[in-house]
Amino acid sequence: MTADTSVLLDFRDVSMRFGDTEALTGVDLTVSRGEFVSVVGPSGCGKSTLLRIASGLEQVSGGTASTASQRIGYVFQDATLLAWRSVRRNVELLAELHHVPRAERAARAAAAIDLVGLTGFEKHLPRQLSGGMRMRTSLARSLTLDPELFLFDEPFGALDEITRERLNDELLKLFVQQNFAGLFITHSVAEAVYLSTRVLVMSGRPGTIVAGFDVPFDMPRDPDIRFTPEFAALVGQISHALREGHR
Ligand SMILES: Nc1ncnc2c1ncn2[C@@H]1O[C@H](COP(=O)(O)OP(=O)(O)OP(=O)(O)O)[C@@H](O)[C@H]1O
Repeated sequence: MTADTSVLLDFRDVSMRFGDTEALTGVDLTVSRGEFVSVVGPSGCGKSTLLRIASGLEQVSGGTASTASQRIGYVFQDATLLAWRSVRRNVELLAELHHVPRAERAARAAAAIDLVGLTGFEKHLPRQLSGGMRMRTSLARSLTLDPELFLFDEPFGALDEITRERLNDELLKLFVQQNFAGLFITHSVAEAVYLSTRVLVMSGRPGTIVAGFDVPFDMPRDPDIRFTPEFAALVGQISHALREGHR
């Protein structure tokens, strides 16, 4: 059997304008199942706009942006949990909004909570959780819809280094298990390289993709890959492209 590598996200010559602000121009981008694509770029270059277009929250000003699936997961930098709901009821929220019957919802939530390693914390409220646990809850909530396309807007940016590395490993494990198409925004080139099958570099505003790098390391990824000269060399090349595009 050959692996399913269907294109789930397809941007062609996408541009985006907000009044006088040209946010994006000439963006061509495809993400297929089994690909994890990260986008790095200077602040304000339109990365979040790119993700909002992919999720359908924003309409393009020019070009076309199409998604081949309605099953889209979206994780923001903020975990966006409801303070008065337990972990379990927060995780069930999206399925609830999609009118998934109660028993099915509970089963999906339990499976997602298990996948992100929060079993035992189902009854906790968000304020009783660490930042990393809140982000896991947010991930689990998206997982209940079994997304084919998973969008991440700098989800680990506010976490400490150790928690961030641990969540990177957990996300990689999920990616290998669930075989979704991932689009990940980050300010960290090392995080982009570690997580991705491909890294794209955006220029300053109006943002456009100025370089792309295939990441040659095997999945599942060995955490020690981060300490190899090959890893450091690729991070160096991408950082260089980022500086060039920034001028
Ligand atoms: N709804 C909006 N209305 C007006 N301008 C907007 C809107 N959304 C984004 N912009 C502008 O578009 C540009 C790109 O914004 P965006 O948030 O996509 O950048 P970003 O690369 O994600 O930034 P950062 O890395 O700082 O989070 C910015 O100049 C921003 O002010």
